[in-house]
Order: sequence, then C-alpha cells, then structure tokens
Amino acid sequence: MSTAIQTFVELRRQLHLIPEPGFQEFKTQRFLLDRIAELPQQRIEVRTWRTGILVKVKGSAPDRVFGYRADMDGLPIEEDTSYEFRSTHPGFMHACGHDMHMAIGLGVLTHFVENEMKDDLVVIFQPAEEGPGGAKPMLESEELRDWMPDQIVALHIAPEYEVGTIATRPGILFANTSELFIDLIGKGGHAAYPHRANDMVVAAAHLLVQLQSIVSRNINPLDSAVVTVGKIEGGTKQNIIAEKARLEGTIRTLSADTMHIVKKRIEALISGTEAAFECKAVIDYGSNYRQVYNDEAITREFMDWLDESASAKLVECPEAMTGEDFGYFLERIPGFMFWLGVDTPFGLHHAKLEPDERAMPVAIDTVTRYIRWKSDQTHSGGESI
Ligand SMILES: CC(=O)N[C@@H](CCC[C@H](N)C(=O)O)C(=O)O
Repeated sequence: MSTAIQTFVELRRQLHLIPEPGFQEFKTQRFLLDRIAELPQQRIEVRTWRTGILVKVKGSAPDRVFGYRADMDGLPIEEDTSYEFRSTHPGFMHACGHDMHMAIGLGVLTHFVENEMKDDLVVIFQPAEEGPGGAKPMLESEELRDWMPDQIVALHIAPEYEVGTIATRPGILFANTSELFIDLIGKGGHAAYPHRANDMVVAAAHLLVQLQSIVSRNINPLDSAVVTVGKIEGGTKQNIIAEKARLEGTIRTLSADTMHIVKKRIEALISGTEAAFECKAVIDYGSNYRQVYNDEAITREFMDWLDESASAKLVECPEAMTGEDFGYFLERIPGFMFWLGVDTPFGLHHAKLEPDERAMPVAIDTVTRYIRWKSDQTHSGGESI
C-alpha cells in the first residue's frame, strides 16, 4: 500500500474509534475539520451545517460543480470485532461503513486539492443517515444552496462483493423506507389477576405475528416489500401485567404505491389489535427516505467508462431493500450511488463487520478518475449528459 493510501486507512481507523449517533457527530466533525485544515488552503473553502461539513475545491476554469457525499453517523451496536482500534464509545459502532465513506471522502478531497481540475468540487460530509436523516434538511440549507453540485456521486460499502468490485445499476438501487413506531397502551395489573388487566405484552406478540402476514399475503409476490420489527419492549417486571408495549421497525418498498398499501394494512391490523385487546394504539412513521434512483444515462455512462477504464470490476446488480437518504440528493441532482466491494462475512449493521480496507484505494482511484474524466469531457467540448 502506498504511503498516501496508508494515511487514509489510518484516518478511517481513527474515525472508527469515535462513532456517534445522528446529529451528535461532534467529535467526528472536529476530527474532519482538523484534517481539512492541514490541507493547502489556497483553493478550498469550508462551511459547516449542524454537525455536517461542506468543502469546496475551486477549479481553474469552472463550468460545473461535481459533488461527492459521505455519511457520518454510527449505530447503537456494541462492537464485537477483532480490531485493535475498536470503538471507544460504549454501545456505538461504525457498523455501516460510514468511517470508510468519510476517509474515502478525505482521499477524494486531498486528490483534487493537490491535482487541480477545471471544474469545482464540493465534498459533502452529511450527518444522520441512519436516522432521522440529514440529507433532506441539508439540501434545504443556506450553506448548500449556492454550492449545489450539478452532478453527484456517493458509494456504500458492500460486504458481499470482492475487493476490486463496484456494483450499481441505472434506475432504482435502494428502496423507499419508512420508520415504524407503535405504542400499545392497555391496563396494567397483578400477574395473578389477568382478567382485571389488558396485557400489552400479549397484544404486542399478536400484532408482531400479524405484521408478518402483510408481505406474504397483501403484496403481489412479483413486487417487493419488507416489514421488519427490530426492537420490542414492554413491561417492567415478571409478575406485573404490562400496561405498555412498544414495537420499533422499518418498512421498505420499491414503489410509493406499495408503501401506501403496507401502511394501510399496518393501520388495519392495529385497529384490530385495539378492538381485540381493548387497548389504545399510537402509530408514528418517524422519518421516510426517498428511494435511491440512479440517473439512467449518467449511470450507464459511468458503467461503460468503468468497463473501459478497468479501474474496478463492474457488476450490474439488482435493487436492494436497504435505504439511504442520498435518495433526496438524487431527486434534485443528477448522479448515482454504487456499492463498493469490501468482502467480509458479516453484513451491514453487524457487530463483527470488518470491511477490507484494500477497497479504499479502489474507491478513491475510481471516484477521482471518473470525476476528472467527466470534467475533461465537458471542457473538451464533448457531449455532456
Ligand atoms: C445503508 C443503510 O443501512 N441504511 C439504513 C437507513 C435507515 C433508514 C431509516 N432509519 C429506517 O430504519 O427506516 C438502512 O437501514 O437501510
């Protein structure tokens, strides 16, 4: 590994030490700002937005602004890797690769600071991707308004692909998402007198099983949807009938219509639970993310370029039911997202996730070469998508 790449690997390890939840990425922001301050400052301008950062690198004869976006937040997971550089924040871990996304962002930024291109570049470090979502408010912010890229790219690590692989597709890449929070409120009581109470642990158990029937019985088998309840809590002690229970989950669909169907069915099942268990239910859909829809022409052009440039092995992949608030960027700015192969047996959001760092030079090289090629193409009078 070259010294320059070793530096970004080391920066990724330092970011891995300090995972923070959405909109609380204070140490992460400080760390990134300090690294950005070490770069030659002549052609860069830095802005902060909440816990996020925007860095503009001025080009020599700008016609357009290219964007690279990296997400910043960690997850509430107790890390269980074999790393020496495990999280120093108990109960939090970079288990979705955002440490790598940010270090790659620093690599892309450094490249364009050291090697001028004609167009401008904005590197966007965005908070709260895992929730409640930083992309939408960031896009509406004054800080980004006059730095809005004309074309944007982002990547996400992919445990299932080998190092050296980049996977993407024109059109929909990631699903529409909606969070799901259901509070059940009944009547608590003594464990020995169930007839005088309305037990919300039992109500939650019934509802949880019924929710599983939505995908299997209400969605066209040729369509795709996910209803996952990732957290359930209820009750206070083993001999007290629970007055309250809470289910927390997420819904994923490949279309807005299917999202509507799933939500209607959840509401119907919840009404049934209220009637059956004589309780009250409150539903909250939390934050919703728009699907990640890759610009078809630009993505196809990138895939052709990648095939020819042999910067990485290209895979045209199927859609995934993951969500990403980068979908909001792609709603406003033409561009695409791709999967970066990091070849590890444990999946995203797993306590043992150890992405292969040899993927980092592949990403920095591909992103910088592609952006430069695209910029040169426009300036040489070539066709501009
Ligand atoms: C890439 C990835 O894993 N993204 C998250 C996005 C979470 C969206 C939202 N908070 C939800 O849970 O619905 C994912 O879980 O796919």
